[in-house]
Amino acid sequence: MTALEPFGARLRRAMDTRGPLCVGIDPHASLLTDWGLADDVAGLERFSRTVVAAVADRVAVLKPQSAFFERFGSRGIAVLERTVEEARAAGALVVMDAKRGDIGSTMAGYAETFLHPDSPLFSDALTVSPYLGYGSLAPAVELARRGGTGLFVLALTSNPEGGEVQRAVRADGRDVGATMLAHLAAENAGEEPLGSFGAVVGATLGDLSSYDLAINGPLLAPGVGAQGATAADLPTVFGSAVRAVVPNVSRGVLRHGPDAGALRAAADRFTEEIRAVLATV
Ligand SMILES: O=C(O)c1cc(=O)[nH]c(=O)n1[C@@H]1O[C@H](COP(=O)(O)O)[C@@H](O)[C@H]1O
Repeated sequence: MTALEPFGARLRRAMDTRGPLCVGIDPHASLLTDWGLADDVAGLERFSRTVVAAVADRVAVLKPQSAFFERFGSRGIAVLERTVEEARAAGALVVMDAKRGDIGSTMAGYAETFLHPDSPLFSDALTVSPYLGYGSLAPAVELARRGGTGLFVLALTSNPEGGEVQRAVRADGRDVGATMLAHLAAENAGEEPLGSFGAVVGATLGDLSSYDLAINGPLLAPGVGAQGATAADLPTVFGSAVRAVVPNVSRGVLRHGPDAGALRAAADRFTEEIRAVLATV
């Protein structure tokens, strides 16, 4: 298997040159309608291609939301395959948002699907759920290390319901989210300039100073835009870890389509806002 340069190094470089924004490709049925497209496979393909053509040459990361492609069955998956390929060819890193997680032996299958270079869905990184136990992710960690890809592990999610699991306090006094962060810090120990094993930490969560976010890996931060967080919130939420943050905006950019220029301008505005905030910390 040919290994790429480690994902963390590729991501750090992309963040430094393009800015850290991740644009989510979330083809909600309502957005297809707003764009004047049919809620079918042709609409899905037009939507995804438009987003890729508009922003893949300027943002660090594109994050297709697999759910909205899976909705159309095998033909939707075929569109997802082309979307990933075109986004990577245009120079963006692709984080596949499929939030997979299963017992270890099945997890190996998911890892092969998204992180093996011979797979048609090969992506630079994958979102994964550790709620069958962090150790169940081992096959994905191992394949990512071998191939130079990465993972984003759900630690403290942006949705209000996440707390009932992630803030549950364990017998050792640490909560579950903090435990996931500690696993990731161990995974990334000694990696330079940045490890490849990131955490998902919502930008909507307010002050997180009680958590040790210094995992030496990227922090994917959904919640900016439609879920109410702004670029200005990032230093409050992430403190000194803010330089490792990859803020995700999906609907906040996508609602400006279908005009490619308007999509591009929206992404550029978020990038500028984030850069301006980073310049003050
Ligand atoms: O893993 C994610 O990307 C994710 C984690 C999380 O905690 N919250 C969250 O919103 N997301 C995803 O990020 C995207 C947010 O979309 P917008 O709210 O439209 O910007 C969706 O694709 C969500 O599934």
